[in-house]
Amino acid sequence: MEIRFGHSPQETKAMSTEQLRENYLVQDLMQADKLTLVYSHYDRLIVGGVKPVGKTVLLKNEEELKSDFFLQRRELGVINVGGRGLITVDGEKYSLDKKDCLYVGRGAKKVNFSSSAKKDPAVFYILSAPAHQVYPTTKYTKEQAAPVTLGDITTSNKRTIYKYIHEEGIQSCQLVMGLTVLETGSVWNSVPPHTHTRRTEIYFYFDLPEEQRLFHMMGEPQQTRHIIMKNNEAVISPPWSMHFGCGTSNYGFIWGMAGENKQYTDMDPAPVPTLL
Ligand SMILES: O=C[C@H](O)[C@@H](O)CC(=O)C(=O)O
Ligand SMILES: [Zn+2]
Repeated sequence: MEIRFGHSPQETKAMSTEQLRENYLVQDLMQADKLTLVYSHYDRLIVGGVKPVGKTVLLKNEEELKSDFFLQRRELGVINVGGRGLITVDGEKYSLDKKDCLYVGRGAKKVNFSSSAKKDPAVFYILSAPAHQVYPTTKYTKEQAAPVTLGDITTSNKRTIYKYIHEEGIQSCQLVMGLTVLETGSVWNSVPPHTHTRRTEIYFYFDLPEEQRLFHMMGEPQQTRHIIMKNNEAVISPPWSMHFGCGTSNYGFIWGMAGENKQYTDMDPAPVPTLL
């Protein structure tokens, strides 16, 4: 498993394009029949992905965890952004259509991922955080995620937000997870921008056409940087960083967090006119 340590705002300020990408961008997440995991020391979030095509892929233990099995001291959230997939948790089977979410509680010993059809494989995005208590393994469809529409076409940010794992949804220790889909013609996400030093956040962009790119904004509000991203890539947003972006077309993205609280609304706004 790749390990990434944290960086301060001061260090980040001096980073080149290459250094920003090395430290914050997570590429090649969705490989065929191979689970990819990156351990970030920001809130000890593990971000990962797998596209099962011909095989069933096991969530195997990682030696860096020094545990008996992957979820011995952790919880896990999974959202499918591909064709219908199957997740088995200690013998219990869960079928996940596109945009369905499964929370797996601490203590689950055997978790594996497969696709219903080889020609339309599942694309599973995974996020895991340390956990101190067992909450039940729970599935939500996108309809159960209480979708809300926000933004406006006149500011190119009309979008629907689906919340799955949060204070009023699926219960967890510290993991919060959901996704946002932008309407045709809307390209800006998460405006007005914000920070929340109480939580780390990771964004994963999906349904971005091959020839299009996403300009992900990061940094402190008066020290902004950007990272140019492709479809199915993730980006780590340290607690001190803003996270918003603009695409050359519309797209969707999964947001996930861990830290002090699970309050979706706990954000410190960084109003657009104050940005530098
Ligand atoms: O802390 C919350 C997150 O940054 C996102 O949920 C924001 C988002 O999905 C949006 O405004 O579209
Ligand atoms: Zn946020």
